[in-house]
Amino acid sequence: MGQMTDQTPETGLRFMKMHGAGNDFVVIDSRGRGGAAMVTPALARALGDRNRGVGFDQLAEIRDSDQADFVLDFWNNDGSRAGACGNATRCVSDYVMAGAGKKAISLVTQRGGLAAVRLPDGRVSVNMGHPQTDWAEVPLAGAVDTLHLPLPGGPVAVGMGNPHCVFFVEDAEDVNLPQLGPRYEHDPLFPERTNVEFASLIGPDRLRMRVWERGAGITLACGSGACATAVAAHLRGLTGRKVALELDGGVLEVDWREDGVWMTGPVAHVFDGWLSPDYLAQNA
Ligand SMILES: N[C@@H](CCC[C@H](N)C(=O)O)C(=O)O
Repeated sequence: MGQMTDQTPETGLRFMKMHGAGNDFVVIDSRGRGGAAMVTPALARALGDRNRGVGFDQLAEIRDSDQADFVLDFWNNDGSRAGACGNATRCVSDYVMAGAGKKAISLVTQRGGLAAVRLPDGRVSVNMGHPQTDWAEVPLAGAVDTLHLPLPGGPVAVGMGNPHCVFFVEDAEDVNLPQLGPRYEHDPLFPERTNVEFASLIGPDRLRMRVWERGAGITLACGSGACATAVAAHLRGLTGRKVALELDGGVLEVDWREDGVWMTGPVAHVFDGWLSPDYLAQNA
């Protein structure tokens, strides 16, 4: 499908449902409105409800850009904003590339300019930029060693445009994610909360990773989390710079190159829907 035109809250909004390795998204294409956004925190929260809305891990809104092919904004299903979402970036890039007849594309997110390419096998790679390893950039509440945080298990803090707290454990399957995820998401060391990853080495340059996402809870995959975990594993001397990560929803490949952290994986456009003017007025 090409660009969705004439999108207004008064006439109703078309949306797409997509996923990347089971990390699922509602995508609203707001191009053609001079860069203006239509999504509000109330709409993101309402739509994110899997019973009364559509349901998603993240909502992504595409806007016009005068510096790149498009601007992309992210919302978690609790209504909070996110500075990065690797899997949604891959899915939306695939859609925009298809509409424009391109195999490579540029976009702008809260963290700055990014690039994405479609591979011959249909997977999409995105350059998520350089990792942030300084405590102030993650951000953390104080000047601590980001490679060994003063928390049980000594996790690693890495920013990928959003904060991540990566624990290396003997066996990620044994971790009580519903209990530990929210415990560390809200730890005072992370003034903006954090995404929480648990990873174990299962082969040479191969990790098993489970994730608790800030603002969304347990998800089947997290692209920026896979990048942060691969960076942390390399910095800890566990892996090289090129790593495969087995998540609940599939495998993501991460390659930490000179020009940034590239993340590759599958994309899927599942269905399109329409939000009625009444629903939009009730959840403005
Ligand atoms: N699923 C994402 C990350 C989404 C944002 C995150 N929950 C946050 O609040 O930072 C990904 O694929 O990167």
